[in-house]
Amino acid sequence: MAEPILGLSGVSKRFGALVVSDDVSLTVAPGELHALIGPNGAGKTTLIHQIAGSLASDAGRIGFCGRDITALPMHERARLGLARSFQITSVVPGFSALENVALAVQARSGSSFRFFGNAAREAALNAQALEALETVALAARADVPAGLLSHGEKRALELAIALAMRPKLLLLDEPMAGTGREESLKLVALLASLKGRYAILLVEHDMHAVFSLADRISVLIYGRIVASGAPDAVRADPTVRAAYLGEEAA
Ligand SMILES: Nc1ncnc2c1ncn2[C@@H]1O[C@H](COP(=O)(O)OP(=O)(O)OP(=O)(O)O)[C@@H](O)[C@H]1O
Repeated sequence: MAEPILGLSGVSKRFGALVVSDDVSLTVAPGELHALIGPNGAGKTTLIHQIAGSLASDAGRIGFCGRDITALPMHERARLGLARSFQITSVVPGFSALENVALAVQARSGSSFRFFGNAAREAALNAQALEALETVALAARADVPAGLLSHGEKRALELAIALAMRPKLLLLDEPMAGTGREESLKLVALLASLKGRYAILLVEHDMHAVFSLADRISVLIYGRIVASGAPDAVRADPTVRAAYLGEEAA
């Protein structure tokens, strides 16, 4: 396998006596969509926090694009190309979809447009923002205030904001949460369209989405990875069937 984009080895986290991440090791390869599943309270969101850097780990090592990022703060990890979407992104409801993404492009570009005049700078920012909106099939809604978008469209907008950061790895924490059947199917199609172009670590409860999208699935139970592999292998794993998926889902 190619050198992984993300590599966790022996990563742990405890809250008091509660061990929430227990010696977790996993990798995400370039272009891979790796899903992390597990029952409520298994520690998935905590692990995403540890990877993004919003929560320090008690033990273990996190490598990203060949660097040891274990001790780096969140903003430095973001600058290196680690983008977290959902549950944190602040969309400004009164700004249009395009303006929201343009803000993210501006944050990423820093002063790189400083030699442009105001109008040219705005045009360049908007062009890149529109490209991100096109990627998530939201270009036709570019001028709509974000607050007026449907729930699924807001999720797509959050994804466009993350993509505008030109990430090397996308951390997606329950993108389907709260979406209806039709919207979640659209989001699955959208994530499928990003497959191979971005490395993605996806935490998701929607098993239809997970099993149709993932190249590999890791199963977390009580903070430990109990199975990891291709969807068919994970589906057939007796530990996973007994402890998590149940006969019906399996
Ligand atoms: N800051 C904290 N302090 C103490 N305990 C915490 C803290 N954050 C999470 N926990 C506990 O850690 C465990 C794992 O929580 P976490 O939210 O990571 O699980 P999860 O797998 O993401 O769950 P869900 O699927 O329901 O979102 C839970 O028992 C939770 O109560």
